[in-house]
Amino acid sequence: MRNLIAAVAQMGPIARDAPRSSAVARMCTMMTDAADRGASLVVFPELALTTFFPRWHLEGADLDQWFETAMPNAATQPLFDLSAKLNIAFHLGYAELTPQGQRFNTAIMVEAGQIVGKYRKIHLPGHQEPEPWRPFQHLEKRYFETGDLGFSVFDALGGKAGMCICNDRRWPETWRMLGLQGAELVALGYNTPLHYPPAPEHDHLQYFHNALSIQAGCYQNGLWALAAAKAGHEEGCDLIGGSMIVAPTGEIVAQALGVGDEVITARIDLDRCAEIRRNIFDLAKHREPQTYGLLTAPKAG
Ligand SMILES: CSCC[C@@H](NC(N)=O)C(=O)O
Repeated sequence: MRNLIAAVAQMGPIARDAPRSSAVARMCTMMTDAADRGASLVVFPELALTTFFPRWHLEGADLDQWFETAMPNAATQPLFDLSAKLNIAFHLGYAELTPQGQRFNTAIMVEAGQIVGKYRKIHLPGHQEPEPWRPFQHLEKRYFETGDLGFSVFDALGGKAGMCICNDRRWPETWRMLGLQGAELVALGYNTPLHYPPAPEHDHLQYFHNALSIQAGCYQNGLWALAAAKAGHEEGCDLIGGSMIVAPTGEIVAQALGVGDEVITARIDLDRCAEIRRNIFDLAKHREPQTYGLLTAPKAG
């Protein structure tokens, strides 16, 4: 299946009081749409089951309610069942609370009803302590631990797949770690506010920086990206859309037009990765790692 149709399912806003069942029902509708269009994979956003809760300062049970303690669970089983019935793989982001009490911002890839890949977000944005001056919080650094699964690459859909989550896409190291392991397809979801309170002068660049980061990651490593936004006006916060499918050349081959629920599809030929990887970005041939020591030096401070 190295030449397949892939889908990205952008989601519009999820209200704070919306039960998981309503988000899952929306995802099932989009999964069916994707399958009807012949897709073998559909990618859903980061933290796709609920509203983006790190925008509030929460404690105790008010915080715990946003986390999944098992996957699949009663709320998400319909997604697993439908994906098996329609023979379509899916990528899903959710908040994970482990039996040991660890909390991660997590994504999974599910193929034929089985979880074939799992990733825990490594580049956590935002801040640790509540900052009342902000119009909304971004407390990912408070609520999640740094992912402990590394940037792993696994077999899926007849090729090599990897995942990252939202802020990870801005970091070249993410893409290079995946590229070095031969990833041909990277699935990712994001929740990106239009307004960035610490540097509002960059607000008009949010769509540009999203595309720039994903397109550069694809081109510089010769891989496909499937990027799904949670978009629109969610609980007083505007989130960007712009979900996209990007080719190994860095070209956008499909893009969402609005900020609501929207499925985009494209035919992706995994063999096209070689167009880049056997040429300008033949990593084995052209990298000069002996000069890159600073990249892995411990960070200062
Ligand atoms: C704190 S501003 C950065 C917002 C960040 N969002 C997520 N969810 O990682 C992003 O990189 O899009």
